Amino acid sequence: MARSHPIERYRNFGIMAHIDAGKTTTTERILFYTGKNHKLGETHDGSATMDWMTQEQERGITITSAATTCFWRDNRLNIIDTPGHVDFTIEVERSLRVLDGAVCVLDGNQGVEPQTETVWRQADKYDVPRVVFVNKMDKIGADFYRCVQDIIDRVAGKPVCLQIPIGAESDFVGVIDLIKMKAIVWNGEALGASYEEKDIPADLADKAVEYRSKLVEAAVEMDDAAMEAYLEGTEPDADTLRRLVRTAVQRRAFHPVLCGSAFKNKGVQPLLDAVVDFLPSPVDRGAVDGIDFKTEEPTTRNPSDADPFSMLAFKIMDDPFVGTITFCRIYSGKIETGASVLNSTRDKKERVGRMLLMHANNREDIKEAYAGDIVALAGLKDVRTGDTLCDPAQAVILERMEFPEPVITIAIEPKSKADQEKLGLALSKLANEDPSFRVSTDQESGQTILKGMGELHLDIKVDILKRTYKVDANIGAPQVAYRETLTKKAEVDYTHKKQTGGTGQFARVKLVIEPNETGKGFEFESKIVGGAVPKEYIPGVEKGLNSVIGSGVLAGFPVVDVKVSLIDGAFHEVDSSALAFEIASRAALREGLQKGGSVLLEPIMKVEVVTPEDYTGSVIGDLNSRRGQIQGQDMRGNAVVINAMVPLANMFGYVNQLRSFSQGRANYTMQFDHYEQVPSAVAAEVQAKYA
Ligand SMILES: Nc1nc2c(ncn2[C@@H]2O[C@H](COP(=O)(O)OP(=O)(O)OP(=O)(O)O)[C@@H](O)[C@H]2O)c(=O)[nH]1
Repeated sequence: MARSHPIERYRNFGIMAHIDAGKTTTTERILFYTGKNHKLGETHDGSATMDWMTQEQERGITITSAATTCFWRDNRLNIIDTPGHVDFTIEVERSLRVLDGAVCVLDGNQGVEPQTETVWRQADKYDVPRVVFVNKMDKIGADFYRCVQDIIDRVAGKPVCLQIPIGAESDFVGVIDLIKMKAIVWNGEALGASYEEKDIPADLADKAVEYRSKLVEAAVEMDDAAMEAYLEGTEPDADTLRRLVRTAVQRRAFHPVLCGSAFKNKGVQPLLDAVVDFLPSPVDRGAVDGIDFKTEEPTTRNPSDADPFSMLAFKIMDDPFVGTITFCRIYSGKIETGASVLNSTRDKKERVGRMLLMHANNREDIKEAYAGDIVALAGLKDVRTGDTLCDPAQAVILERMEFPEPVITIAIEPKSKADQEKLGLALSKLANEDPSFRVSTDQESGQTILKGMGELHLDIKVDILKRTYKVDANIGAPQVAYRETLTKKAEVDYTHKKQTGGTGQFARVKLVIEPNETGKGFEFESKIVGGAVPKEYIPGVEKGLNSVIGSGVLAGFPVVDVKVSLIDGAFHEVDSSALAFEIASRAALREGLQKGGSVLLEPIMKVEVVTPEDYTGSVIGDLNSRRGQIQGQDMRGNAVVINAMVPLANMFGYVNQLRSFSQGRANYTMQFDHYEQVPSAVAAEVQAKYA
């Protein structure tokens, strides 16, 4: 079987918005209008679709799929859900990575809100081509032109209007299409209302001409021939104009602006036209970079069925019908059910069992899929977010996986046995979805410890545990994942002896303990020759050492980058045992760590603050007071970007403080950079707190 649409007719896009701007409503309307225009092999008339929408609305759930496939003007659209939380988790980056373009929804009344700034700047950072939809034009106080000006003032965007509104608030009836120079007026506000093309109302004629010329002048910049013709007095025709706007979007030269009211069913069809006309196809976005699995050399995959098969897993979800499903974007080649593929990230074979295409109100089992497709796979064995699946014969890794160290921990204690069980299941799912999130058990207290990349990261996980998995639990305060290490070499000769009455215990070990290369962790070597410590006792030695490595001598934090050599020892024919050697080694290493000048290490975060210029001084002053070191300062658009290295211990509660002194307009991201020795004054405090 062949593909249903050429890849040039694919649009993989996301809808980005701040909370409450109308992302959900806009998505629902898009699915309604696209569903209405396309029969998916089964017939459902308008009313059936409407029923489905009412039901969904009553239940209060809407679009739950990570990617939904729909069709418009014989184009295949995949709407990729972009996470509501704009934070620094891996999932956000992955979902931005798999989309080729975005619709940025603004609230026509609120304009560019602080949260929109965040969303916008993130799209800038990932170079996402986008169009803007000014929603809620029916709302009291809606002001299209102020929103357009906001894009310039607040995020230094380059808005170019493709439409202007006809009427505002309750009188909002439609838009003027500045490419066609026609009025588009909807017949009422019911779901599915049709629209008519009319002449531009007389009172808006001048305004339409004014904005049309702004559009044309911006567009002809994209093409020398068009510019020349324009200078000679020939305006581009509608098709040329669309082509020029398309180029502008792909080059991020400007941001086309449309408007409407998703809620009142106005403006949705032209928005869909804009997605098709202006957002890039996979071909426009070009080849993806990867690493050849065998040679480890950089390579690429073209968005073509002819290239070797490759796809990236970007979201893992629980599905009530088929269990765990993995959403993947196919970058190159094609795949059939039953095929064997390689998970090149983990070097594991997988079989493609069931493949699904998620539509708005049904799911379709499919047998094959092609470059550009977004598919949901059921029944994979061990695939995690960010893994590459590919043709085993021509294997590629699409993304180098480098996970930042989890630098923050919290203890979680389920309230009942039932909660304990729910927690176990939920945690294994969350860890699969997000490889930067880890779970462990504290050896001493038996508590479950969650580890993540930052406070917000763990906050979100706890929220999911409580809301989605209904786990009732006590949550500890977040703690910094300190470490301990050694500063100099030490030698210890330790004898463990208990030989009074009954079976005795005897073991003597001589250890050399020295700093290891940074990042090498803990290494143990037995240099015993001639049986001073018999072989069968060596595992006992290792066990003893490991228990100390897990919980150091200063404040009980893991010990890193230490090398221990067993150079000599002694045993007793009757009284020695693995246990005796374990006890001796534990005591010996503890002594050695003291002698070797153990120090505390703390995670240092690379912090990027993006702020309007007015707050630069406050941001820098505050970072300094947090033991931060400012690395540099730059402009991005009209915002100032400040880079700093700050100890994680001093970043707690930062988000609130930053919001409060910037009226919510500054935001930040941070990620782990390295571990550094804690200054001695601070170390004393930490020890007092934890030891
Ligand atoms: N007046 C008006 N209200 C709208 C419009 N679109 C959405 N709303 C309302 O605005 C509120 C938020 O809309 P949603 O679609 O849930 O917004 P969202 O961006 O998905 O919100 P979150 O899911 O919280 O991020 C709802 O009460 C909608 O009914 C619109 O075009 N006009």
